[in-house]
Amino acid sequence: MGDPAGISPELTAKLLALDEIRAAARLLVIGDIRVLRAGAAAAQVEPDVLVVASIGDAPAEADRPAFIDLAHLDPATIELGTVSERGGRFALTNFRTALELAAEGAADAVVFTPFNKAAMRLAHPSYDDEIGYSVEIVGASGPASEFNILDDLWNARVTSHVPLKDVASLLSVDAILRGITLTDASLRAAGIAAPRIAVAGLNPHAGDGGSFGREEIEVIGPAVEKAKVEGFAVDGPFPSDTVFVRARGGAFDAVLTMYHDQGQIAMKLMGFDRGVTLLGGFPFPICTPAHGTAYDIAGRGIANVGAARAALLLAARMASDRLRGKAAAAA
Ligand SMILES: NC(=O)C1=CN([C@@H]2O[C@H](COP(=O)(O)OP(=O)(O)OC[C@H]3O[C@@H](n4cnc5c(N)ncnc54)[C@H](O)[C@@H]3O)[C@@H](O)[C@H]2O)C=CC1
Ligand SMILES: NCC(=O)COP(=O)(O)O
Repeated sequence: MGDPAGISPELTAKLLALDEIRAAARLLVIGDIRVLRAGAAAAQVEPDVLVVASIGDAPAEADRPAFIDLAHLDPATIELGTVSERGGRFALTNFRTALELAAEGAADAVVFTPFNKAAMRLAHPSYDDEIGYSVEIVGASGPASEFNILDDLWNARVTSHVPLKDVASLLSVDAILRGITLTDASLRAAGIAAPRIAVAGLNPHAGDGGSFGREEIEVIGPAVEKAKVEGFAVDGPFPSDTVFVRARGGAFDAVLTMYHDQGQIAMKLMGFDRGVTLLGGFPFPICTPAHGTAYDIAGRGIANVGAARAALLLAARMASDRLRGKAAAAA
């Protein structure tokens, strides 16, 4: 369960009430049962869960989701729509527990309903984002990054949660090559056999031959050429205001953008109610809806569950594929 002051409690309750979600995986939900009940009341659903105190008490085969009740937050102490250290601590504890369960093999994937980064930072001052925290808890053998996924189209980024004024200085041939490599590997892990990747420019019209900036000529273009030599099916840099039009038409499986909103605006306009964020580069999938905590509508029961549904289904599919792959390799 994510941030208790936003729409996470009602989204968790709505998800657990969906037959399709209960059938997709053996669900272990981590939170406080009182917070789930408050979310269920707001959403006007009645999720049927088996409440247990720890994973050891969850039966291996169960006809309903197990709810691991950490009993660590009374929802009456939370003001909806307000950032708090208490709310951040609740979400952080749930997330850390889920990551640790997955790291020790007791879970195959992690899904979280939205976190509020300001609340997370109050609870854990070194918290920048979910990627940094997951690396802190689980470690990662190579680069880790966020992907936004809408149906069959992926968006990866070279820079993510950084100030816009820093983006140009953070771009390098190596950073872009790392982004291409991780995008290719993550798409393959998700079952796309031969990923086609488009790389966006940074500047208007991809610099227009150097008229509006030289990053395309000096950094992005050379990185794309190097990636081609290494065997990746990659092209660009393309003007970022039209690359998603081509990608939406099926020309590419993924677009690598230079910064967060360059991709997110396009992806969210195309399908706000289905967008998923995947944290790639970890030994197991970590998924969340692409939208956030929506403090402005918290507790009203009107939050759309579509993106949370898509996040859980993607995590379940990726975990199943991975388990099947492991079984096949062992046979
Ligand atoms: N999955 C996650 O953990 C994510 C967390 N965040 C965090 O969420 C916080 C708030 O971020 P914002 O930029 O304000 O974006 P936001 O997505 O929370 O809200 C933007 C607008 O979209 C609406 N909205 C969002 N989700 C909705 C849903 N399911 N149904 C109907 N309307 C919905 C909101 O009401 C608001 O008007 C920040 O701390 C951010 O870091 C942002 C994106 C993803
Ligand atoms: N909590 C995940 C998250 O913030 C992802 O949001 P975004 O950076 O993909 O917008």
